[in-house]
Amino acid sequence: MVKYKFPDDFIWGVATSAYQIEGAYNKDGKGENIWDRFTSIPGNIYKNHNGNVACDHYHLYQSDINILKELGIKNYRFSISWARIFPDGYGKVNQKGIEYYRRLINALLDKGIQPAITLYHWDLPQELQDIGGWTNKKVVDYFVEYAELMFKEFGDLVPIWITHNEPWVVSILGHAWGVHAPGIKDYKIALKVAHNILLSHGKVVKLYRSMSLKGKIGITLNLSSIHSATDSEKDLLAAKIYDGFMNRWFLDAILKGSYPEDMKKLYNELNILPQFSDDDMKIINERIDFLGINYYTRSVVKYDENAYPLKVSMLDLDNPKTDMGWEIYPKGLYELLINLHKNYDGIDILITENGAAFNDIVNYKGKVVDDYRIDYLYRHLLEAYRAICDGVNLKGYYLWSFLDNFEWAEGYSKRFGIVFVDYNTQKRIIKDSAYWYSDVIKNNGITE
Ligand SMILES: OC[C@@H]1[C@@H](O)[C@H](O)[C@@H](O)c2[nH]c(CCc3ccccc3)c[n+]21
Repeated sequence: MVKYKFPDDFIWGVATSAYQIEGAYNKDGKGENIWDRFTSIPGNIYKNHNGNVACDHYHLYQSDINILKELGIKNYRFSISWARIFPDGYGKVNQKGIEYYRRLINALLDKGIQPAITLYHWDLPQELQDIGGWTNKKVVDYFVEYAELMFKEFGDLVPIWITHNEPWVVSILGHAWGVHAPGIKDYKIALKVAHNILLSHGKVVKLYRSMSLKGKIGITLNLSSIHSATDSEKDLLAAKIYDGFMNRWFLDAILKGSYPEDMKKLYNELNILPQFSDDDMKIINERIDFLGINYYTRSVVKYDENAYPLKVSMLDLDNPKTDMGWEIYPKGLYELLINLHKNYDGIDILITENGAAFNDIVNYKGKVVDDYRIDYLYRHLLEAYRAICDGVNLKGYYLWSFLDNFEWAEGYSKRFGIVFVDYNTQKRIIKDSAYWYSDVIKNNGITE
């Protein structure tokens, strides 16, 4: 008996990204990208792991799609590697790159699986980084050129398009904290990068509209429910600032056409506010069909005099955590969904990522009994269900991730997949969580 039944047309899917699973980093004309470069520099990545081979999905995509079919998964979110299409980032087109993605898309459609394509999941062509990357307005135009070719090639086959994956992570982890490619540590640069990424998003949405394509287009943001450590005035302000820093800066620009006043004032005082025009904000505010959200955990923050630049630091609570050290806090997903529904006019939402890394082992029977992951997924789906019951226009859920894969700075040490990957043999082992998720999809809901 299905206890928590989801709406009839609810989208159940899984998600991956190009650099994390494809491998073939220098095959068939692909150009170098900033993660090829970043991972080649010793010290950047756990045990200097890289995506040169990853899950070799570039060659194994057909057997991987057969697993999706076997599990009854009908929606698959993946990203296109820009440098496979434009090895230099613009100009010369690599036909072999286009042919790969056409084979991949047709193989999915042949199995009745709907593709959802992310145009940018962090892997900027290195040639573009060499001219300043996202700090350079020319890169904004090159992104539009890349998107236009993808819409021309695949626009009639692909029903869901996501311009960018997590501009906050690209901006902050890549350009303020320096722990992601290209490894820059400058808040002023980071906020300029965020602005240009948002500009490129708006221009691509406008382009998509002009091509009278039949699908839906949106953007994916990593969002978190922000809680203050105490009810003190300082901690409450710290929570408001961190909410502005991670969530409202992007949500307000995209959905309201202006950056939040409190954060503009703060960034101006800190001399890190980027330059922008009213025209820029109109472009960024181009109407989207859905908001993609990646939810993993909440953030509990406090005022911290010594924390540059926001005077906010995160608490490390002694609560259950995943292998990433992220607190397991399902209620944060409900809170986030309700807040988005209330504050952003009930916009349609897709959960484009939710999942957990745990230290999976293959047992003596060759199985992966990942009850922790099933528990994490169950609890978060229950909160998603509650949000739908309370009126949130939640249209779908893409589980992160289909396969264990290259987890950025953590390399292959963190396993998010519902399918285990033995990187020595490239063997796939379907984890118990995949069979559990297969049942959820079959029942369109949760049974217990
Ligand atoms: O860390 C798990 C996944 C990544 O593998 C995806 O590529 C990325 O879209 C994604 N975003 C988040 C939440 C934001 C975040 C990203 C990286 C590091 C810390 C937090 C978690 N994840």
